[in-house]
Formats: sequence, structure tokens, C-alpha cells
Amino acid sequence: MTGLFPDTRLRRTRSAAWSRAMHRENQFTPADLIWPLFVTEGEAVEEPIGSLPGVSRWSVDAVATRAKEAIDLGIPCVALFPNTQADRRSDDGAEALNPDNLMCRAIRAIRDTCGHDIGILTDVALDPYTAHGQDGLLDEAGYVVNDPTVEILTQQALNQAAAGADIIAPSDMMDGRIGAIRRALESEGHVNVQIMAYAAKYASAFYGPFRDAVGSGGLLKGDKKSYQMDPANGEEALREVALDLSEGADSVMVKPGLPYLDIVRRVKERFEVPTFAYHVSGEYAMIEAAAAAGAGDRDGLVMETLTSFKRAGCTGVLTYHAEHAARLMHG
Ligand SMILES: NCc1[nH]cc(CCC(=O)O)c1CC(=O)O
Ligand SMILES: [Mg+2]
Repeated sequence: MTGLFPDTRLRRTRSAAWSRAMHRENQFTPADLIWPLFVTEGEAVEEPIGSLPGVSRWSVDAVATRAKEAIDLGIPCVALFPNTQADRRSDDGAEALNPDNLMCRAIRAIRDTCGHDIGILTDVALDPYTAHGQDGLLDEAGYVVNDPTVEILTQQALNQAAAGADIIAPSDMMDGRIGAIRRALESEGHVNVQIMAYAAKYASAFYGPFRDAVGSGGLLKGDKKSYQMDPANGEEALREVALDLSEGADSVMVKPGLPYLDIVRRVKERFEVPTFAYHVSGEYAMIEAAAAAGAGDRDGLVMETLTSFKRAGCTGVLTYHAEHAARLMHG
């Protein structure tokens, strides 16, 4: 092991840039990024999102252009989130099953423009389509019912796969949905469509700007604590991950990111499977607010944060900083 001072001086290997580069244990690369894109109606539309400075909603044609840029930046995957018009939302979220909904049109536009040079990840949950902003169906008491929701989510996943999605990412936290979706994908011939399970997703205060972005924030009454996890729990996250893997998840996600790096580390060490983190909207907004207030250097904050995800054991990170970080890495 390590000897004593002065034989051992840990500052020796830090004394020059070449040496620091040589001894660096983790390196974040553009291939570690998943770029989230919000989709809205119209053509040639860019709508800035107030609570997410620097992030916009894009019309379908513009989303395809962004995906092309992702390829040029070496980003392997984009994640799509639709801002469904109010008049297409309903209590049962039926728009999620429409083969011509915003999500499906965006998938097809990206495929037309980019072929198979980029992965398309699609979120499975009903909140962008429900009039009440919850991720599933409600009973009379307003409780989100599990099994009937899983049936709709399964149809939603098939709808996305039929449109050309590569990775189905259920973010709803219903029990049993991974197995149901996997079986349905297999029986419909989508054997190579992956599932990235939002396995350990917490009922977090960091999702606010996202709900503005997809237009469900103002609609949501109450909270999501009857399905998303209690931020106080760690062992339960390992059970969630174990179940999703046993049901056929190809990779798992921990969400949010920074406040849950301990969970990332425990999942990675316990299961040794591809493990992703969702660096969520409120975390992005926090960094942007700090930089805008002069409390830190934006580029430094962004790259240090992304590197911390790698160090914790992440295979990759879904982040609103994806485009900016990729440009920084390309110099
Ligand atoms: N199923 C919805 C969903 N998918 C991704 C996010 C949040 C992502 C973010 O804050 O960036 C949410 C919000 C929620 O659960 O209320
Ligand atoms: Mg679960």
C-alpha cells in the first residue's frame, strides 16, 4: 500500500497537466449523453421555456434538425417529451395511443432525417396526455390505479415502438409495467426494442420546470407520492431495480441525479448493469441560476457535475446540459 511522507507525495502526480490527464480515473465523453428534447405543435417553432433558461420546445421539423446536430456532436441518443395541446388531453390520456400524436410524428421525422444513426428514447407515462397531470388513471378517490394504468402504458409503449422508438423508458413507477411491456414488445416482434426502466424514481421537488415544459404543471393537483419513491429510502431503490431487471429491463435509471448519487453507486455495485441517471430539470435550473447569479462558472459547474455522475458509476446521463456539454468537450 501507500508509503509515508515524503516517500509518498500525492501532489507529485498532480503537478503537471499531462500527468493529471494520465492519472485521471474517469472521463466524461459526448457518448455518455442523452439529450432531452421537448416537442410542440407547428412548423419551424422554437418556444423558450421560462423556468428552464436555454431550453426550448421545438416543432417536429426542428426536433429532427436537433437530432442531426446530436449526431454531429457525438451524442448517441435523444429523449422525446411532448407538450400535448390542452384540447387533446383527457382523463384517460387516450392521446398517448394515437399513432399520429406529437411523439410519434417526432419519432418518424427523426428517423426520416437521421436513419439509424441515433437512438430515440421515448418516455412512457400518461402525464403529458392527462387532463389531471398524473402519470396514470384515477379512481373516484383520485388514487392512481396500478393495473389498469399498466394496460394503457403497454399500449402506449407499443404505439411508440411501432413509430420507430429504439428505447422505451417507462417513467411512471407503476408495479409490473416492465414485464407487461417486455412481453408485449416480444409478441409484436419488437425484439430489439430496449427498455430503460426509470427503476428508482423519487417523488422529488426537482421536477417543477419539466412539468412547465410539458404543460402538466398547472394541471397537477396533489403530488405523486403514492407511486414515486420516498426520498428517504435507499434499500427500497435496490428492490425496485431488482424487480425491473427480473422483468426484462435492459438498463435502469436513477432519478433525480445529484441528490441520489449514493443510489447510483449502490445500484452499480449491487447489480453491475447499465445504470443511467436523469439529471432533472430542477437540477439544471439550479446550476443555471447559480451561474446567472455569479455564484460559479457555468462551464465548470456543468463539467464537474457530469464527471461526478461518471465517478459514481453512471453509464450515461440524461441532461438538459447535453448540447452545451458536448460543445464544450469538442472545444
Ligand atoms: N412521468 C413524467 C416525468 N418524466 C420525466 C419527469 C421529470 C424530468 C425532469 O424534471 O427533468 C417527469 C415528471 C414527473 O414525474 O412529474
Ligand atoms: Mg417498480
